[in-house]
Amino acid sequence: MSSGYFLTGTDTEIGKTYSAVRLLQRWRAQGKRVAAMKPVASGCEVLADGRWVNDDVERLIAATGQTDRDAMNPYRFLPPVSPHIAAREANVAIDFSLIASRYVRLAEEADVVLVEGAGGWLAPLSDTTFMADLARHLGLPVILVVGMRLGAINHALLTARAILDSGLPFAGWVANRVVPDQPFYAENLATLKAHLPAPLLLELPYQP
Ligand SMILES: Nc1ncnc2c1ncn2[C@@H]1O[C@H](COP(=O)(O)OP(=O)(O)OP(=O)(O)O)[C@@H](O)[C@H]1O
Ligand SMILES: C[C@H](N)[C@H](N)CCCCCC(=O)O
Ligand SMILES: [Mg+2]
Repeated sequence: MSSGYFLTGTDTEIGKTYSAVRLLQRWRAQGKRVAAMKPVASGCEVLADGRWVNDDVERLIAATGQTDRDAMNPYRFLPPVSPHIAAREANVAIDFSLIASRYVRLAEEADVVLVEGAGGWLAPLSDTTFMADLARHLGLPVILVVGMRLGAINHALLTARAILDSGLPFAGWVANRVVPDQPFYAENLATLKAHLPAPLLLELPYQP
C-alpha cells in the first residue's frame, strides 16, 4: 500500500519544488520507491524541437528517476501565471478525475507519491475551483512548505487553518530558509512550532 502527500506552500516561489526534491531524496535513502506528480504546471520553456518544458517537472523527475513526463504532469501551460488564467487562455478545463486516475497509476508503482501543487493552497484552477479542492479530490494528507522570511508566520497560520478546514490530515511542515539571514530565525521557527498543529518534518538551510 503506497502513501501519498499533497505538497503546498505559503506562497508561490517559496521552495515547494526545492523541498519536494529533499523529501524525495530522504525517502529514497530510506529504500522507498518514490514518485512525484506536478498535476498542473504553468510556465514553460519551448525547446527547439517544439517541446514544452517545465522546470518543476524536470527537477522532480531528476529526483525520482521517473521517465514519463505526461503521466506525472497532465496539464502544462506556457505562461507563468495563475493556472486558472493559463487554462482559460488555452481553452482547457482541468479535469480532477483525470488527475486522480494518473495519481492511482503512479501509486501502483511507488511506496510514496508526492504531489506538488502550484502556488499556494488557494491558488485557483478555474473560476470555481482551487488547489485545495484538488487536494481534497485526491484525499491526501498535506505537507506545508513555509518559506521562512518576514511575513511567513501569518501566511503559514492562515494556510494551516485552511488545511484543517478542508478536513484533510495536516501531516507536517517544512521550514525552508529562502533568505540568507532572516533576523531572529530561531524565534520565528519557535513561534511556528508553537502554533502549527503538525510536526516539523524538515528544516532546510539557505543555499547560496
Ligand atoms: N533553501 C533555499 N535556498 C536557496 N534558494 C532556494 C531555497 N529554496 C528555494 N530556493 C530558490 O527559490 C526559487 C523558488 O523555489 P521553488 O521553485 O522550489 O519554489 P516553488 O514554491 O516550488 O514555486 P512554484 O509555486 O512556482 O511551484 C528557486 O530558484 C529555488 O532554487
Ligand atoms: C507561475 C508560478 N510559478 C506558479 N506556477 C503559479 C502561481 C499561481 C499563484 C496564483 C495566486 O495565488 O495568485
Ligand atoms: Mg514548484
